[in-house]
Amino acid sequence: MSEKLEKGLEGVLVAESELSYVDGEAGRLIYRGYDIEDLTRNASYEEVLYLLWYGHLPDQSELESFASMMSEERSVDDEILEIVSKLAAQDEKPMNVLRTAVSMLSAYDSDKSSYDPNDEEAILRKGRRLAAKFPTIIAAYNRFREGQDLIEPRKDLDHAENFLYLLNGEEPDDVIAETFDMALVLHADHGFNASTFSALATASTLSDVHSAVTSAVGTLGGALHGGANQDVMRMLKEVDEVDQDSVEWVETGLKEGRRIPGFGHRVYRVKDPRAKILSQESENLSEAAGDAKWFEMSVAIEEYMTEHTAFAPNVDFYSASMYSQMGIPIDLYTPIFAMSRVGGWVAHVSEYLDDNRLIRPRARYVGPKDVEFVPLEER
Ligand SMILES: CC(=O)SCCNC(=O)CCNC(=O)[C@H](O)C(C)(C)COP(=O)(O)OP(=O)(O)OC[C@H]1O[C@@H](n2cnc3c(N)ncnc32)[C@H](O)[C@@H]1OP(=O)(O)O
Ligand SMILES: O=C([O-])CC(=O)C(=O)O
Repeated sequence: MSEKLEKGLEGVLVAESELSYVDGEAGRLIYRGYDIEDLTRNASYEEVLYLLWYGHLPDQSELESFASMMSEERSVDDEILEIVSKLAAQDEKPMNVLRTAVSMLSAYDSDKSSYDPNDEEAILRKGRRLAAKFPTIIAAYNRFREGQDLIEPRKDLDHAENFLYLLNGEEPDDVIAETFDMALVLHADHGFNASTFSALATASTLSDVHSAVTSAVGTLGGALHGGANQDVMRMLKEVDEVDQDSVEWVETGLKEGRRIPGFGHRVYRVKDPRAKILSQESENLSEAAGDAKWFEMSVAIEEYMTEHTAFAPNVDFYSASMYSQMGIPIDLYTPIFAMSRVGGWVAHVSEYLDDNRLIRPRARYVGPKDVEFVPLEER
């Protein structure tokens, strides 16, 4: 047994995967051989889900049947929505509400009576239902807390359009819907990131898909992972509110030892390829709205960080100003990340179980070994 300690499992290879390749030196991301730039510009989120789950891009009829099955699964049982409403009334954070609702979905899943970790089709059926219902849960939470009536999901809208419709109560503008769909494509998978790894650790015990996805939602929410997109927007707002120059704010933050959200990455040594695309989309939306305040502040921060530190923007940096231009509430940014990444979680669970081995690393024990036991009455 090796005694070499790899804190945070940095660089440790634990499995083989055909799903996504993150080239940290070149700043490149590939899903099953396709460059993220090509997929973002040319494929819908539904096509990318199909690619990740079934191994190839769908033809027209495969896509139609897959998209139609997804849209049929959008409704969420009233008993779950009732809990979502109660949690919204308690001001529970949206990621926690999502985690609770995902866990509850297992009780209402039509495959619930049997769980066979080797039944790949059943895993993907459950995954499809989960992915279809994430937008309904997130939008319902927001409508409840805003005191608005719930809206039924629409089967004639695609995944991105349907979410924006459920959130805002009206059909989205085409440019916003297309940009949102691109964001879903960009966030769908990213190797063995922390939330995917926690889904796999759960699945590797032969626990079920809902448990794996519930673990993953809980993991994604943290500030060092998907939670950073909301921290980026909060940082921009804070700088604006105190009327400070964004570069000075960041300079002070770094001097005080703070981490700047949206910068740095365990794998990328250069700018995250997704940040490049998102920055372009954020700029386009800002120009169209005639309000580039958040985008310009973001660019100034990136320029400073690039010149003065080793940290480049990651996926969470420009998604913040982009979602803000779409009018999305800040604390929904991370649930939206989850709404996309559920595709990757399910794909990895399905792939990993094909050749499962329990995930169980070791800790180097540094405590004492020969302490003499003292009976309770003598302590
Ligand atoms: C979707 C995603 O998950 S993308 C990542 C989203 N998270 C963020 O944007 C939060 C900010 N970034 C970070 O905290 C980190 O860059 C991480 C966690 C993403 C990756 O970090 P790692 O590669 O594991 O590096 P680690 O956490 O060990 O940090 C190494 C050093 O760099 C510093 N550092 C890392 N990121 C940043 C940052 N954004 N701002 C300032 N300092 C940073 C750390 O403080 C640490 O300094 P120290 O050695 O003086 O203590
Ligand atoms: O890969 C990671 O460590 C984090 C990340 O960028 C992602 O999950 O998209």
